[in-house]
Amino acid sequence: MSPNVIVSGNNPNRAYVTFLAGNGDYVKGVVGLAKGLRKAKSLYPLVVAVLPDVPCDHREILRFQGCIVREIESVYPPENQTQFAMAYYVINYSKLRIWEFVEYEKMIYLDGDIQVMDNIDHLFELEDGYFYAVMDCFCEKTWSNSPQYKIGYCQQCPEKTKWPVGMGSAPPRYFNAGMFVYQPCLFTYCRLLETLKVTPPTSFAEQDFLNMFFRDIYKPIPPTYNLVLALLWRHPENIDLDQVKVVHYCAAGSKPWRYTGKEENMDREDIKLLVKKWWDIYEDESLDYKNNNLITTAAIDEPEKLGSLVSTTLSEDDDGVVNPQWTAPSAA
Ligand SMILES: O=c1ccn([C@@H]2O[C@H](COP(=O)(O)OP(=O)(O)O)[C@@H](O)[C@H]2O)c(=O)[nH]1
Ligand SMILES: OC[C@H]1O[C@H](O[C@@H]2[C@@H](O)[C@H](O)[C@@H](O)[C@H](O)[C@@H]2O)[C@H](O)[C@@H](O)[C@H]1O
Ligand SMILES: [Mn+2]
Repeated sequence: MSPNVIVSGNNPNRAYVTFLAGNGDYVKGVVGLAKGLRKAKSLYPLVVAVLPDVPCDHREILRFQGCIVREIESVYPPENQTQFAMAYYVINYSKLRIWEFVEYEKMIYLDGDIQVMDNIDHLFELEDGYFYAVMDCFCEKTWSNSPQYKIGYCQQCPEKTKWPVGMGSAPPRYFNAGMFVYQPCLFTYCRLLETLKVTPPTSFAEQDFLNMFFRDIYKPIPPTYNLVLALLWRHPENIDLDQVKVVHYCAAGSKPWRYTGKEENMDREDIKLLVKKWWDIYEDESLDYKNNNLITTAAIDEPEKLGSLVSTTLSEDDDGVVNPQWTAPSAA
């Protein structure tokens, strides 16, 4: 496919969105994310979809960090069937509410345990009509009940252990639902909720559901846009840490605000460095909203002065992975 070059500036109809539930420490993750987006000079705000159980003081902390707080109602999978989903994941079905944020044309969803290390605004330029996300890895114990894990097959290295002929065709590509580019839409939102009513929950809850629902319009993007940490030890050949733009602290024991270093793989130098990077951003007071809102206002008034014009080249490789390249504006 020939590359397609797009130049864009500020657009008020776009935003990042994350999800927050409960009164625990995930609010720290969201604060870290808000500051990381600011450090990366993202032009778009961070909307936080909060469940009713998020306390007022946590909402205040988020507003203080420049986030747009939006309350959403919980979504539960059909009754009597929740025993099939890991209880921990059930709350994640509420993520589906973000399809109702139709004042935005396009959004990038990021889990609260994600950090951006680099600007990813160019992902908003991806062609409309598709669902973009990074392929997951099936090699961790969390996947031990899946046929993939049992035969040692992973879509990250489909040539290493091939899908056995006797087992039919290989399963469709499966994304990690901690990061995705999507378009809010009330029609899709209603279809999502209607379909959920007749869909028995499975182990990865809303992630399985979204994979099933968007199967036909899913387009993979490179793992630099959602480094699921296990890729570092499961598929190091697929990762160039210097190129990574988005880190997802989703391996057991890796949440930076709970990090002890004691769990499996958590004593690795690359993990220690990534956890330190998260903390450096979280603790950097110069990234607090109050120290930055002048810049934000200027960016809205005169985006070109801040070099906010991005030029994005979109191309698709032979495996159908879309690889957007961001080019910094020229000094001229
Ligand atoms: O108690 C919780 C659990 C989860 N989450 C939100 O749900 C997302 C998905 O959960 P998590 O990231 O822990 O799952 P993992 O990616 O580790 O599987 C988090 O990033 C948060 O945005 C939350 O706010 N509070
Ligand atoms: O509700 C399901 C969750 O599933 C996801 O994580 C999984 C996963 O993708 C596996 O591959 C890993 O092995 C596992 O540890 C990890 O928790 C998303 O990160 C999260 O946002 C959420 O959707
Ligand atoms: Mn996560």
